[in-house]
Amino acid sequence: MVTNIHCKELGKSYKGNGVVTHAVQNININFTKGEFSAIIGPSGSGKSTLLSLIGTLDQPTSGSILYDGEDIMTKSKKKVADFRFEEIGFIFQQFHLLPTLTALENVLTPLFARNVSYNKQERAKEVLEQVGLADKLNSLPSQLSGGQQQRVAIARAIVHKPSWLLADEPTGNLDTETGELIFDLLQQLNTQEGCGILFVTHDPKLAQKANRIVSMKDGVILSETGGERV
Ligand SMILES: Nc1ncnc2c1ncn2[C@@H]1O[C@H](COP(=O)(O)OP(=O)(O)OP(=O)(O)O)[C@@H](O)[C@H]1O
Repeated sequence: MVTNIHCKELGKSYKGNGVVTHAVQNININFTKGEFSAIIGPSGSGKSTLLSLIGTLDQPTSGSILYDGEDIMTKSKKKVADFRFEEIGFIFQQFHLLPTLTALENVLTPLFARNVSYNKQERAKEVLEQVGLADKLNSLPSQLSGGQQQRVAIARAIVHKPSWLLADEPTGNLDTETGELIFDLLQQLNTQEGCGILFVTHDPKLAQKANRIVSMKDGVILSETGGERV
């Protein structure tokens, strides 16, 4: 169980049509499990890129990320995939639910072809209950509201008991009130399950509710409140 994520001189550049974009540059920051961090900044400032790198979805072009001191990206693809399964859950602005599957089936998808010590069906029902959807197990995404769909996505993100939850603008498609309820649910997972949360948002009011605010601009960290800068 990874309790510390350390970004060390982390950089990611994209090359295309002779243009190089430095999406993130020389990022040095520590995240500790149990913290709820908000990441804010204007469009294009590198928030999603940072989250993809931390989530091992993408390779840095410079620097590294140490997970309890270990650079996972130097390992085999299978090791990286296993690491991601064990440690990380993702939530996105678009809920990315499979439209032909029920809520329960959507939540079960990360467990497909995985050997786990618990009963998959029971666990999926348990997390759907946890997000307040005990009565919607057999509903299709099209039969659910936006907030309910995001709850299914959250249940899917936590079904495999990750230590970290990476949320990329999870309230971006929701009205203010529903967004606040989703934020409260994430805060609950943070305090009750001890999940480390990295929460990208454009909403300053929600960011204020986090115990740490990381502010990005042009691929660098501009400022930070709370937490530990390295
Ligand atoms: N796959 C890619 N290929 C080329 N450039 C990319 C790619 N992904 C991101 N970028 C560029 O990297 C920079 C950072 O993008 P990123 O999506 O991380 O920003 P962001 O802060 O998450 O923005 P938003 O708030 O709009 O989601 C932008 O200039 C973007 O155009």
